[in-house]
Amino acid sequence: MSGAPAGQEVRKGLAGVVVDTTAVSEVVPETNSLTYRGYPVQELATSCRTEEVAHLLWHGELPDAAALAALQEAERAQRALEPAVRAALEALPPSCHPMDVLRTAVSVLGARDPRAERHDPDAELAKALSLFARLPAVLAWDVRRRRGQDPVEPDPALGYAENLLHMCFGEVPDAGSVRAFETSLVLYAEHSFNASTFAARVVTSTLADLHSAVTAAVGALKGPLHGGANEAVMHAMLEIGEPERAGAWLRAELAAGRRVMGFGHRVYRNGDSRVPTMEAAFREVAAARGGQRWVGIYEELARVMLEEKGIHPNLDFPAGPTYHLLGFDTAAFTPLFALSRVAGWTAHVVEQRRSNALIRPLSSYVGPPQRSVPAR
Ligand SMILES: CC(=O)SCCNC(=O)CCNC(=O)[C@H](O)C(C)(C)COP(=O)(O)OP(=O)(O)OC[C@H]1O[C@@H](n2cnc3c(N)ncnc32)[C@H](O)[C@@H]1OP(=O)(O)O
Ligand SMILES: O=C([O-])CC(=O)C(=O)O
Repeated sequence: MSGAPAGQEVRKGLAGVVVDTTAVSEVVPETNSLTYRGYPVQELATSCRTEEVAHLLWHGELPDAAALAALQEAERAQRALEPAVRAALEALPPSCHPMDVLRTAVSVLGARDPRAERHDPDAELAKALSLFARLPAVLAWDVRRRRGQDPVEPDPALGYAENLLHMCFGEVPDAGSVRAFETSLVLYAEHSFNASTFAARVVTSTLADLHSAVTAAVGALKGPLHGGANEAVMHAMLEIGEPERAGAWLRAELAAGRRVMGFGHRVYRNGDSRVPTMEAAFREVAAARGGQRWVGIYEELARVMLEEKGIHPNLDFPAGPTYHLLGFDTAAFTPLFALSRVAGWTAHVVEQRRSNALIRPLSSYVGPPQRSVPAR
């Protein structure tokens, strides 16, 4: 037996299907709102650090001073790249995608974690914090390896976002740049049952371990219809080069039947709730760093896409050029998304585990009817 009863509707891509409840975040397309545990993401993005938002997603509440201090102490103590993990990553060819490096690192960290098979909430949250703390050093090591630079040790005096920038670039940029970067991390942290989170929940639903769930989530995020779009946006902008070329480029893409990365969304139809906040951060970074060319391309693409297709940008559209202006190589953009989304993914792993049901939908069989194997 393989399938749904005859005549039952197939919902391709599970579009419009409600598969479970969640208390982690809510997306309301009608009012264009996104809340994490009840708090509007715009407010979190302007007033919270990445660590505070991670605590909120994991524990349901923003941390008080003591809880934040405890989280920061634990996070800062686990930042260093362990030699055994580094050795495993060094075996990967430098030509592989940085998301492959991240995916491998999560897998290796899981294989080495003595709590890997402990599934109680305390152990799950400790593993979540451990991944959140350790993955920035993985990305920074890879960013610098590709540039032929030596790794930079983490600095325990710095917050999560500042330390990530410090490990990638060897210095912490100006406060405006750090704030814009932190805004992107907060906006990227969580988004209900998106494809990568759903992948993590599917793996968790089989009672597999948290690292396996996050490894699957990293794989799902890599694709350009999901997190890979922030990288693809920058490839397009670099190809376009000048604002005057943007309109013609976009019309040619549409005429060729190609999707324009950074536009459209499965849930939002009238624009992504996170775009205005990220766009403001992008404009500030562009003004401070001489990036008006990218703003011009951004505005022209958004204008023509709305005119031609009535489709709005998603978060990846302003995040891509912001990361470029901050100095990141394009291939590092999706890993940055992943580092932040680790908090959301793992909050969902804990939630799935607390009230589990194996996720196993039906299919409608359309292959050949039953037949006998011919004599051989
Ligand atoms: C943070 C994130 O992960 S946000 C998503 C990032 N992904 C991207 O930016 C990739 C580009 N966007 C897309 O491919 C889509 O908008 C998706 C995958 C995000 C959502 O797609 P779906 O909900 O499945 O919408 P669907 O694919 O049915 O599109 C509806 C229509 O809009 C069109 N459309 C949607 N997005 C785009 C786009 N970016 N460029 C061109 N056309 C588009 C489709 O071609 C389709 O047109 P049709 O009805 O004439 O065939
Ligand atoms: O919700 C989605 O489908 C994709 C998305 O915006 C995200 O994961 O942030």
